[in-house]
Amino acid sequence: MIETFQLSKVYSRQEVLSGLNLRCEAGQSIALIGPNGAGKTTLSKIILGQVIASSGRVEVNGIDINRGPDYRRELGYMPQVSRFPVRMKTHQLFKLMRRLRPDVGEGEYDTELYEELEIDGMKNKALGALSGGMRQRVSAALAFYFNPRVLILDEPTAGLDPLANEVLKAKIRKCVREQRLVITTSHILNDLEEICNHVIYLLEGKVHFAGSIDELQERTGETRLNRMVVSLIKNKPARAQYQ
Ligand SMILES: Nc1ncnc2c1ncn2[C@@H]1O[C@H](COP(=O)(O)OP(=O)(O)OP(=O)(O)O)[C@@H](O)[C@H]1O
Repeated sequence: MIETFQLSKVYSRQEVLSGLNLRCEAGQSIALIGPNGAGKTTLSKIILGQVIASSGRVEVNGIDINRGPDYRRELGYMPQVSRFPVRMKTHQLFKLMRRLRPDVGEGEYDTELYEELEIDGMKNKALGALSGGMRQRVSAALAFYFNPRVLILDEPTAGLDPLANEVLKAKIRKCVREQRLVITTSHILNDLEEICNHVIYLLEGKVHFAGSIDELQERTGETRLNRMVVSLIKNKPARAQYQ
């Protein structure tokens, strides 16, 4: 569904991603993890078309993303930090987004998170007046609103209160049961453990491990994701599945 071929990114001589070969399939919920600066957000932004790769390519459903922006309709994105127009009211943002997506009919919106995260209760608030957690909730509801087949979530649970956190995780698990692809970046391994069945561990711009949680469990002999990751860091680089 998403495949990268020798994908590299250089920022002013610093190689941030180095020849990544990855394959992400429908039905996988992938924890994209690694230390600060490992290149996780850069990889997500290249897939989203927000950052241009220095070399290599990305295919979504077998089509090179450089062939046009249409593939982005398949993608829902929740950024690490949402930048909304500060004066716009919450309901106006959803109205604007609906206008920008005339390809999605009125009955096709996924309003589950909109309802469960109680966005209606803040519909008349200016986006600039929302608290950090409220902004995260709006961002989550928007990412799922147009029923995308692929979700790319960057630190989605950071700042959410416990109830909103559970609502979002339940929604992610449901999407995976529906055979969508979910890629989540987070440092909160306890949350990832509840929603993910695969792991991509990036280290210094390279794939240090890519495979299922079961494979990682087998390789490390650990049962908890945080222990598995510690074991990955401490031990010699494991041979990545896709390199
Ligand atoms: N626009 C940019 N210009 C120059 N360097 C950049 C730019 N964006 C990211 N970088 C650098 O690329 C490297 C990878 O950054 P990236 O944000 O992808 O890491 P990350 O794995 O998402 O980190 P974190 O866990 O801290 O969010 C870092 O060294 C960062 O400073």
